[in-house]
Amino acid sequence: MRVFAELMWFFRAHRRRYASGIIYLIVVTLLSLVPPALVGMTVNRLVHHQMTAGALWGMLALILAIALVSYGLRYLWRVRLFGGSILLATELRDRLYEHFTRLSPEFYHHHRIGDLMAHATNDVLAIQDTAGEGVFMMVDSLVSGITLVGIMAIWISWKLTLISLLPLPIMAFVISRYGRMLHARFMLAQAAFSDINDRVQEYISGIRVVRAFGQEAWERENFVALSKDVVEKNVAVAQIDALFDPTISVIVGFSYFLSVAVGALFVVHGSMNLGSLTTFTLYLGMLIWPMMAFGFLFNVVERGSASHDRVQTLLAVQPTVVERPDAEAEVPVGDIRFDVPAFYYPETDRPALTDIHLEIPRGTTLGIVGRTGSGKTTLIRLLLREFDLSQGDISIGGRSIYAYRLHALRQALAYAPQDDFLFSLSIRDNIAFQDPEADFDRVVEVARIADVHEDILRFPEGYDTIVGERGVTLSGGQKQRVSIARALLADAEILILDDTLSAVDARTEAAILSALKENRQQRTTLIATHRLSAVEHADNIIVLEHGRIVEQGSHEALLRLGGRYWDMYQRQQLEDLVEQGGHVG
Ligand SMILES: Nc1ncnc2c1ncn2[C@@H]1O[C@H](COP(=O)(O)OP(=O)(O)OP(=O)(O)O)[C@@H](O)[C@H]1O
Repeated sequence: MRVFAELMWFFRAHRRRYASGIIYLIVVTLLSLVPPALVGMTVNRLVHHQMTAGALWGMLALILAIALVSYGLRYLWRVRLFGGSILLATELRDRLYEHFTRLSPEFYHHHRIGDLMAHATNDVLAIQDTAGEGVFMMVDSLVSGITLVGIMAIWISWKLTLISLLPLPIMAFVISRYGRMLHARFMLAQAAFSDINDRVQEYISGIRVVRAFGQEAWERENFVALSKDVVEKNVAVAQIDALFDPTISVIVGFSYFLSVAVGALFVVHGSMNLGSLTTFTLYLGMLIWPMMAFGFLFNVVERGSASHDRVQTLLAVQPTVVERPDAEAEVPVGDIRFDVPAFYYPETDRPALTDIHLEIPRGTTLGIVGRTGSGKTTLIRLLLREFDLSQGDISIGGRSIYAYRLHALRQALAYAPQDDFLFSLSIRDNIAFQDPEADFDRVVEVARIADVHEDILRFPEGYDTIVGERGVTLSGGQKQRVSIARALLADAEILILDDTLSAVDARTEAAILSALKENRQQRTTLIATHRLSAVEHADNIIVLEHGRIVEQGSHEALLRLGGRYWDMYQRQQLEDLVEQGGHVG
């Protein structure tokens, strides 16, 4: 029942809803106790020949009135309590989603998407059940149970009541054992559901790779194995589930037997009249439900508490990138400065960057080149605050990036990453992602700069063509250019292109770069690339090797230096020549 205490924040926030729902439920429960008493009185009057037609009609009218009132109140408590549980599920889902948006990329390295989806669906539903069905069963079983036992003991016979309750401790013991077993098994079943969810998500995302490597059969086998595991773990839950009903029935039946047998003896010996025994057995019949409900309650609560534990564990994960309490809301502007003695990714012992001391004056273009794995993306990720430094600082306009609110910092930055993601929306909405209200003319303008306008017009519905999973598939180069257009729409102080031109041909690359130069005067641009042609016109170029700046200068200066940059340049010239069918030597 700990889970109820843990959900108290929600019950408190919605106390009026829950208080009224519980009051209606209590009134219904109490009203349901009246008809058996009336039936008992009728039996006694019949036995003593005191029953009149008027009294009988009166009795029937009273029972009808109780039924009508109960009908209305039953509807009301359901709306209140079950409606409340839906609100809780919505709130938990929102919290999870909000939390997911704040967590660092590192978190997503360690958690699988399918698992996170399972938390937001199955676990939230189990908690919803606890706040709806669970609260109902607890209130109903406690109120009707205690009142029934009270009435039976005080008004009818405390001896008979005690006898009928003799089997109850056995039930309490058995049910709490089942509850513990259920908790453990339900945890395993939910984990298996997470696994299969994850597999399906990954399989569908990677379907092209799976097919290309002819691994469909292997994948299917894998899936069947996981599916079997889910079935087995859920059957294990169902086995315990299935024990609840029969156990309760046997114990309740035993209690029935005891009270009818002993009650009949009382009647024979004259210590109880027949009407009272009738009422008693009717009440006892009514006591079956609270006893059962108590069993179900354990079942629902155990699932809810297992799921609540899983969701809480997730919500307790702290984002590694946090905002300072005194952070500024103003959007940073100005020169960028890197002073990074060393940067280590979490859980690694080799620095990804070392001795990065770099000034990027406002309005200039910086080229970042280097072999794969040399640290180009890492440099950008530090500026974006995907990871925070433990030594050194990065500043914009003379003030540390850590002194700005995260939102403000990211407003200053427009980022087109290496492997960009397009949403299943129209091309227009994808480009206007940061500002859905943007003018169409502006969308077209940035698409022209990114040299993708003509391509878009060739699609069946132009800018309204849906892309992504449910629409047209764009080529790698088209995707990259749409993502550049998206980054440009923000018109941010700093534009970052991280190998975003790798899939476009040399002519298109040159067209985009020259349009960018014209469009982004007075604003800073960072271009990380493998292809030197993309940075030829940059004001400054840094060459990274194993996370260090090994050369720095303009294209011409670096060529004159005759070092790594010169090497890379020669190699690429050669490659281009071969690609164009030229002859070497
Ligand atoms: N999240 C991470 N955790 C640990 N190490 C990482 C992480 N991300 C990158 N690295 C390591 O940091 C180094 C630099 O990676 P980075 O992605 O910055 O290189 P890059 O120059 O951008 O490469 P590419 O040109 O292939 O994109 C690599 O050795 C990489 O394995």
